[in-house]
Amino acid sequence: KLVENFYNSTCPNVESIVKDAVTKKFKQEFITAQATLRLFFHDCFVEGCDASVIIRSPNGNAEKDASENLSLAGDGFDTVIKAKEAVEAVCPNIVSCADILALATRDVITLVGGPSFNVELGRRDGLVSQASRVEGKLPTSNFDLNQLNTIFSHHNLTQTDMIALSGAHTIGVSHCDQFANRLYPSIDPTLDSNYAQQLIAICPQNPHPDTVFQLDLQTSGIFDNLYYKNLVSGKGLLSSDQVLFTNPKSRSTVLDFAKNPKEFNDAFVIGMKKLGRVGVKTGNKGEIRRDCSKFNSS
Ligand code: HEM
Ligand SMILES: [Ca+2]
Ligand SMILES: [Ca+2]
Repeated sequence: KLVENFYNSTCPNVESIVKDAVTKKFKQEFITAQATLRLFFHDCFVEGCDASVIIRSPNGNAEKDASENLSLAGDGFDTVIKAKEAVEAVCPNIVSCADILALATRDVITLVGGPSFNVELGRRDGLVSQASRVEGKLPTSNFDLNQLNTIFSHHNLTQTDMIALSGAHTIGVSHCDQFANRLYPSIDPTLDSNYAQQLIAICPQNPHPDTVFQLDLQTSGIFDNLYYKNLVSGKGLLSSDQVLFTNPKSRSTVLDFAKNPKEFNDAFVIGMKKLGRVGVKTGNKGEIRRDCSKFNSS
C-alpha cells in the first residue's frame, strides 16, 4: 500500500528536489507539462505505475518502442531522468523512478494552473518493459464510450474517473493522423463546421507527419475546464473526446464539468490518485532503479 510520507525518514526533501528540477525543465520547455502527464498515463496502463515505459532498449523492443508510445514526447522522459539525477545526488538508491514520475506529474499539472494535491508514494520500479506487451492496453482515439469504460474499468476506474482524466486533454496536442478519419472522406457530423474547416486547413489529406493540432484549441497550455465546454460545442478534437458528449450516458457529467471548474478539478484529483495506484509494486517487488532508463542488472 502506498503512503504519502513514504520517504519522510529516508529522503525528506524529495518533493522539493523533484519540484525544483521539474520547474527548471518546464521553464526551458513548456511542453514538459503535456509530455509528462501523458507519460504517466501510458506508464500506469501498461504493467502498472512502475516506470516500465521509461526503459530504453538497444534492440528497439522496449515498451517505449511500441507504436502506441512513439508519439510520447521526449521531454517527458527527460523530465523524469533529470529529476532522478537531482534526487540521486542527495538520496542515492532510495527513490523509485515510478514515484518520481508520479511527483513530476503532480508538479506539471500545478505549473499549468491545475489543482495541487498530495501524492501517495512507495512504488517500486518494474523489471519488465516489452513493446509486445502494450497492444490492447491503451485506449485509442476511435474508441466508443463502451470501449473507453471497459479499458478504464480494468484498473478500477469508473466512467466519472475516465471522463475527468480525459480532461488531461485540456493541454497538449495531437498529430493529424489521430483525427483524420473525422475529416476525410467526409466530415464527422458531430464536428462544429467552422472548427472542421480549421482542422482541414492545418491537416490536409496528406499532412507532414509532424503536423499537430491543439487538443484544446484556445488554452492548450492551461489546465482549465474549457476542454468540456469545447465538447458541448462540437469542438472535441478526437472522436474519443467528442463521444463523451455525444453519448447520452456520459453527457450529464461533461455538462457538470463544463459548468463547474471546481467539480472538474476535484474529480480530476480523485482520478489521478486512483490512476497512481494502478498495478503498483511495493515491499520487495521490483527494484529502485539507479538510472531510470535502465534496469539495474543491465
Ligand atoms: C480516454 C482515453 C484516451 C485516449 C483515447 C487518448 C488518446 C490520445 C491521443 C490520440 C493523443 C494524441 C497523441 C499524438 O498524436 O501525439 C493524446 C494526447 C494526450 N493525452 Fe490522451 N488519451 C486518453 C486519455 C488520457 C489520459 C487519461 C491522460 C492523462 C491523465 C491523457 C493525457 C494526454 C496528454 C497530456 C496529451 C498531449 C500530449 C502532448 O501534447 O505531447 N490522455 N491522447
Ligand atoms: Ca508501467
Ligand atoms: Ca486548456
